Amino acid sequence: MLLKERKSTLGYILKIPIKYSTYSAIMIAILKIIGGIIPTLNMFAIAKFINSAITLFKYHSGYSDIIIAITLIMICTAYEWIYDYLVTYDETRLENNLRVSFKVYIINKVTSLKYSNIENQNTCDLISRVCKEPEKQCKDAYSQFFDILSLLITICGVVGVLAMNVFWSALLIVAISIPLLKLAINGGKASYQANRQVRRYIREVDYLSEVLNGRDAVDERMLFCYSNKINEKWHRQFEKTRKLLFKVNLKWFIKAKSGGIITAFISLTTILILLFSVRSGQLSIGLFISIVNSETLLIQNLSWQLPSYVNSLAKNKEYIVDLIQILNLPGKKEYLDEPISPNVVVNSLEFKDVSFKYPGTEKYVLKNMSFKIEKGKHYALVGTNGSGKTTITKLITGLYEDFEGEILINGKSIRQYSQCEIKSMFSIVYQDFARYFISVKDNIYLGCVNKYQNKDIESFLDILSLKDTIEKLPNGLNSNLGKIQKDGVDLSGGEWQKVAMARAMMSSSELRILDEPTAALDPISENDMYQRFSSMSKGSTTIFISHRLGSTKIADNIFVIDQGKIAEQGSFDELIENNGLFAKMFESQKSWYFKS
Ligand SMILES: Nc1ncnc2c1ncn2[C@@H]1O[C@H](COP(=O)(O)OP(=O)(O)OP(=O)(O)O)[C@@H](O)[C@H]1O
Repeated sequence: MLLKERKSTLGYILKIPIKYSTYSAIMIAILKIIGGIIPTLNMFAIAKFINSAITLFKYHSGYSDIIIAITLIMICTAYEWIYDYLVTYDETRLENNLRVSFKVYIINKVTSLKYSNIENQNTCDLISRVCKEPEKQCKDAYSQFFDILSLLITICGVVGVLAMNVFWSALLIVAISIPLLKLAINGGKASYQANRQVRRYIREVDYLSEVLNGRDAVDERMLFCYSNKINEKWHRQFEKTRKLLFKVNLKWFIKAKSGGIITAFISLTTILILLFSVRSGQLSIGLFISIVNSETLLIQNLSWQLPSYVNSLAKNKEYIVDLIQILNLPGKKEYLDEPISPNVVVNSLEFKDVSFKYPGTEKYVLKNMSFKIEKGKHYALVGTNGSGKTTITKLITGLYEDFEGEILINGKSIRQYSQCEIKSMFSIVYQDFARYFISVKDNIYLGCVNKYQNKDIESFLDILSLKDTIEKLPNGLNSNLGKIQKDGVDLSGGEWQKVAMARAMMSSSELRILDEPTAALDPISENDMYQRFSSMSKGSTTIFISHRLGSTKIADNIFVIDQGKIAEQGSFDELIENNGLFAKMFESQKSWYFKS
């Protein structure tokens, strides 16, 4: 159910609720439009009631006029009574319907954005703004639009009646309303912009709160006793945020209120002048009383309610502008799709003169890099921090497409494969792998979502020496991990890494990439783990990244990366014999492996 991308924000404000919750959206529109007509109808009914009551007492005329007037007043009052309930009911329905359909659409849209977009800071901010209760923001914008329409109908009705009796007064009120409206629109925009600016601070404030209260930093917090220092920083950021919002709101409040005072002054002068018309018999007492009531309503509407609605709508309109930006960002629906089955087997993978710099940066991370990987062999990528190893894995797995040169898979450009095909080729464990707070079993099974079968995971647990740990858990493989669930248990850093590796093993992809997932293990355990992993991966292709060079002995070929280039390549023995960069690096780590 794709929403066509349209330029007009107003179009979106109306279209989204009507598309996703037609009945309640139409009901809200009808209720509010009738709600706008009621005050004028009421004004006429009251005038008619007073005039017919005077005529009845003075001239003993018939009751028919007064009965019609009373019936009309009763209808108007009854409508006002039920109005709030009906509108609240339909608004709640609208919000719920938007939550189950439109919110899902937005989440899917965000999930299908290109990886390079998600990594970008500005897009991250945009996503965080747009994903904050989209159902509420869209419902509010729609509702406020009809609140304004309803109020305008009321104002037009009252101003129309005034114009029929005291034309110049109506003209004056309209003239003062225009700058008031403009003021409200500018106020709305300014407060949304302020909110936008503030969101960045809020994120920082939230992060600092997490450092102060969260579980992750608890050990260091106790040890370094930095709470006061962070608290001061948190307070400064919080104050900055509060002051900015207060300033914008105060400015708007003063302007709106001063505009309101002028309107009130004009309306009161009108009432005084109308007294002369009553005296000369030009205006009936009934109409005069009713106009006074309506002028009071008008003052309230024009001086406060209308600017306040317009202000809120302008804020929500800015939200819709953000929403349109997200909808216009490039994405692929297939990012959401599962890997194709059967998997595409990677017989060869080749980098040909590949150069790459991250979007929005100028420095090349990889420069004219060429290497070839063949099916069934084990490869290691080694190099100093920041030399470009993880970047290579991101290009291999199709996360970035804006590289120069060629990446060929089975002789065909990676750009010619669909995302579902690419996903089926690789399984990967990153150094900052995810920890899912679900059961151990589900954590592992996530590695093969397209074949969610009862694959025997016991053998993987054995290879990863995870069996004992799992057996000790209260519900074995079904134990919940993390602290979200009541019975959740936590694992050590190394145990989490093993679970992430088991997930990669579950995948039926034959090319496995391990980007330093073993950093929490000691060098000897890491070495053992890779030995077991490689024997279990016989016939499959593996690429692993490690700073512990002893572990690279299992690799058929080692690529030494330096400053975005392949500085050396060969087997462990060949590289040691060469006595180059690799040999020097290994020399400094040799003592770690005495035991082996
Ligand atoms: N998203 C990004 N945007 C901009 N620059 C990035 C991004 N990710 C990484 N870099 C930069 O690219 C360079 C290579 O990073 P990469 O993560 O590939 O190095 P690495 O060899 O894996 O490092 P390490 O051994 O520390 O994990 C670094 O200078 C890093 O700052």
